Amino acid sequence: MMIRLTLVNFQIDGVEALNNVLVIGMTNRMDMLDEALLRSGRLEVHIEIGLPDEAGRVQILHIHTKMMKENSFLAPDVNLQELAAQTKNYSGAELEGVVKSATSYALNRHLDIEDLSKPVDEENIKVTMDDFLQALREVKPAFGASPKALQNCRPKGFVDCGDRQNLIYQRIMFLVDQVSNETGPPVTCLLEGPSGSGKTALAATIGIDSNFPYVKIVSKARSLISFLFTFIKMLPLVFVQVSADTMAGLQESTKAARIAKVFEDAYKSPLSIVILDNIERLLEYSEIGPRFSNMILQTLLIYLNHLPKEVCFLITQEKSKLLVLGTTSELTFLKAVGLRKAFSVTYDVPLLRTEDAKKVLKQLNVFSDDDMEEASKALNDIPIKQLYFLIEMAAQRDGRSKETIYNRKEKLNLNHFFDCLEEVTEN
Ligand SMILES: Nc1ncnc2c1ncn2[C@@H]1O[C@H](COP(=O)(O)OP(=O)(O)OP(=O)(O)O)[C@@H](O)[C@H]1O
Repeated sequence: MMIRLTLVNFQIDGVEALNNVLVIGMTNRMDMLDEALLRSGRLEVHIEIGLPDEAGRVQILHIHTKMMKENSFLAPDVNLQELAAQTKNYSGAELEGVVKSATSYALNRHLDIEDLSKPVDEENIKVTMDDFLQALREVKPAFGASPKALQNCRPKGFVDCGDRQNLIYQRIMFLVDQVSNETGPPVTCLLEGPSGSGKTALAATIGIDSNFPYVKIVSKARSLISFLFTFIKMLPLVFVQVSADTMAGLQESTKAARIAKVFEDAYKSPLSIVILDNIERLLEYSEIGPRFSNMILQTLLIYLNHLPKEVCFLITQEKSKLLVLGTTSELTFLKAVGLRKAFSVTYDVPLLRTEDAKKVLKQLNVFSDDDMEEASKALNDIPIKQLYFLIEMAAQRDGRSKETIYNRKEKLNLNHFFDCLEEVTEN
């Protein structure tokens, strides 16, 4: 590595200067290059090539469909402008992939599955808009949004948990608007509350309802490890969730580096949301000791408080808008280590009161009306997670699958529900 670098430097610097030679280097990982290679006199001009914007995507689609159009393979209903609008965060290569995939859909229509040797009627092959739409379902952008991942944070959908949670939701949506409409330092918001009160589900819902074109969730617990710390350069809008589950088993320094990378990438994008899920777990907090990772704490403090120089530049250039949503069940700890202050605003995600529980049970429709009244009277200050657990436990007692209950095909037996409640509260 050293020898190669020296050689490159030698070639660029040379014993004698070579005039009229332009050296262009390309890399996906600028962060891994030796600074010596990047200093003035060597590869000194740095240009970041981001993902194409909508106009760029139209041009790229035009290039890749030009031949098809000239040879009358492109159906008249194909609207490249509309396709460009639907392909946010697609790279040029991915757009090419979409065109190829659409072509194969069109070809498949003309193939005789029974007799593959039968010649294809090439003259009549037309790649239609429908083929492109199917291709979009197949070819996903590497930096693309993953609404599915967000949905996995609330697999049974999102239920209205009452006025207090609705108010928090509305206030965070105002922050989303603020981030989208105004430039400035990152907007940071902490969701605190008891475990299972629905903080992550709320953050995920914000992501879905914000209708961000780029949504990325990182969470091993939700089988999304594959999305781990993607590089998010120059995206129109980014949504990243950083959770302790995604980093289970990693070294402290690796975790810190990954958190830093997520922030650096997010800052480079014009609009992004980073979710720091379960901050105390990210910090490896343990009450015994107490212990936590100071390295990860310092990393978070740096990226929430003191922005690196290049980040400040991006913000002043109006190129970076970031919303950070943190979630924690350990506010006292966060206060003690000074992390709470790094967030501009903190909202307390409450437990379900009787009236909230009634609202949730009504939406889930798992009881008959009378039973629902009775059941909700017995519930107060309960985490929504526990309410779901009780419903599923009672369903099991009834000898029914939770699906039949959630699908509203059958109702829960109130007595079994009360038995389960008693057992759970006894513990
Ligand atoms: N409003 C909601 N609608 C539907 N499901 C919800 C809602 N809120 C929470 N849940 C469900 O309850 C469970 C716990 O929610 P969540 O993980 O968001 O809680 P949390 O407060 O982040 O918990 P922890 O602090 O332990 O991580 C999840 O399975 C989630 O799907």
